[in-house]
Amino acid sequence: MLLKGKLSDVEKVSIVLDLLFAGFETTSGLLSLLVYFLAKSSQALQNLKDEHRALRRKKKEGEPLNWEDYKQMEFTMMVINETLRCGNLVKFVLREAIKDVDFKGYHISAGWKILPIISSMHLDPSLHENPSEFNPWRWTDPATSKKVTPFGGGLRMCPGSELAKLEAAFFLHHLVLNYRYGKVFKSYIFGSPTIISCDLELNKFVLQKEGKLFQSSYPKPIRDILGKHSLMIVSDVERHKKLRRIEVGLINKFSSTSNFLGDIDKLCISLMESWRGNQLILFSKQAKQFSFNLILMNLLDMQPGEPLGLQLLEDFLTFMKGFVSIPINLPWTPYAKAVKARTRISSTLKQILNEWKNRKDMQVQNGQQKGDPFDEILVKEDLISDVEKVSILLDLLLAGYETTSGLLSLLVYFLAQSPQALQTLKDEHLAIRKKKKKGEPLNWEDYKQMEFTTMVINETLRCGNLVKFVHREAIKDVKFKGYHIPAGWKVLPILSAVHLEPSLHENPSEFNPWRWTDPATSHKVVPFGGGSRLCPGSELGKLEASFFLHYLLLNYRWTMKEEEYPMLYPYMDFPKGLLIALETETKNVN
Ligand code: HEM
Repeated sequence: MLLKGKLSDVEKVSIVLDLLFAGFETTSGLLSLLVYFLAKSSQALQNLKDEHRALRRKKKEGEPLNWEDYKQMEFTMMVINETLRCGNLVKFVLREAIKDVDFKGYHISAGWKILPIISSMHLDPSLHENPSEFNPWRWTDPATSKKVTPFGGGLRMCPGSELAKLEAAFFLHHLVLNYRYGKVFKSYIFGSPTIISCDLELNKFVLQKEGKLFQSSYPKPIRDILGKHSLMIVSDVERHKKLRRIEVGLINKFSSTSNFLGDIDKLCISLMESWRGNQLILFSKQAKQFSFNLILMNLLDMQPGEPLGLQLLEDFLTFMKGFVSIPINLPWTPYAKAVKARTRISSTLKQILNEWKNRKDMQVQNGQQKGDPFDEILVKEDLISDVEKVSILLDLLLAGYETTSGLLSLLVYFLAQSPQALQTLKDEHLAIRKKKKKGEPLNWEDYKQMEFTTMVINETLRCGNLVKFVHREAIKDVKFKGYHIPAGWKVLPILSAVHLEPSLHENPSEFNPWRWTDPATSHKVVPFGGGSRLCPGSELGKLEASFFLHYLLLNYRWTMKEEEYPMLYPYMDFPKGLLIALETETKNVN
């Protein structure tokens, strides 16, 4: 065609260059974007696979694709169109007005440049529902195609649009039939071959088969710092069972003492009091202090401010810093300081244990035995060594501290951005307070009435993902859902990926406590892990957060003073400390 045409040689070369230039970046970009979006959208990937498998079934072995096949790729077309809408390969085009133009009240003078921004139209919320969500199904509505112009329009509309789509469709056909990728994949991290699982069923399977097919397998630096007696580290089934029975018993015991709820209540009130007159607070630090004090009171039977408690806090903070540092054991490194701090914490906890023991001996001598919750550890002293007892206390301190404080920060963060959830929550707590006498502390009955509060906490755990993943190892060759996991391989069930999976949760990045009215939601969310290692502190953490919310809502309104996002270091935290402005709530009932 080029040879026969009446074009100059320069024009012919320019045409070839045009096609090369226009076709190269755009087609390769489109393929990359397809791989990128499909890797994150398992439902779309599955539909695509089904379409291409069905096509392939109708063909002979090795038979190439033809036009007929291409015309049947309806869902593929939707995926490609949605990729073009979300990916915005061409963000804008350049034009110039050749005459004065008046349109919709705008005046554009002749000679002025105009940049029609195609991408802003594609992501305009008034044109597309949840525009940043990759949702190929929106293309079942014929109106969508009228609001999307990835190939430009008019006389200059891209002449290669059909070709690019066809190439992408053929590429996808072979990609999805030949390769698996997406929710479960192999990798090499923490120095070991590892299976990363973002698949709900596989994650649940791994957690449920603890001790039979999988075992806990935390990286060496974490093992070293937690100590070999830590519940999270112990992999021997019988030892884990024994230690866990004692830890769960201890949590249950202190949760059932008469002053347990009263102590939490008092601590919440004193926190609210300490904020009087303050307009700005760095909430993340306050939450950590509060969560540590809760542990001191509940677990160690100490009052906040006691010298031993302050010493423990200082060592504990050093310990936590080293816990997330590079594991180099030289005297000045945070890691080495953490190892030393752990030794000091152990000896403080040992001292506390001895004090309890002496107190108990005295009580026995005086015939006034009280059935202390700590008997759980002391009485069973023949079952476990002193080192194990200290490790149990350290486990609870460590597991309860970052998680509870993180949960409180996340609650403050999400609620500051969700006025409707905040109002519903406030109504629930005002109703509870109205039924009580002035200053009357909260009790179990009140807690049981906090239905919307529980939904808010659950949604915060789903969106906030305090624990992103857990560490496991296959102890046997495992086959599950077509995946093969060789014995000895590490497995990381990624809890957070499941929580933010669009095929499981509608608009997963939206904070929506009402999704918990559907009982199915709780089966698709595992913030506390599962199986025989299911978090034994889950109920305690939720109760503490509920009490805290009660007093916060009745006493204050708050706004965030800086743009902030929760980040992982690897604990969840707010880089700027979650600065909030407080205003005293005037609608308080009593
Ligand atoms: C409030 C938010 C909390 C979250 C999101 C959370 C999350 C988790 C998760 C995901 C695990 C499983 C780890 C694994 O499978 O390897 C776990 C284990 C554990 N948690 Fe929690 N936790 C929370 C609060 C607490 C509290 C308040 C305590 C204690 C006072 C606690 C004590 C423990 C202990 C001792 C384990 C180890 C269990 C075992 O290995 O058998 N947690 N937690």
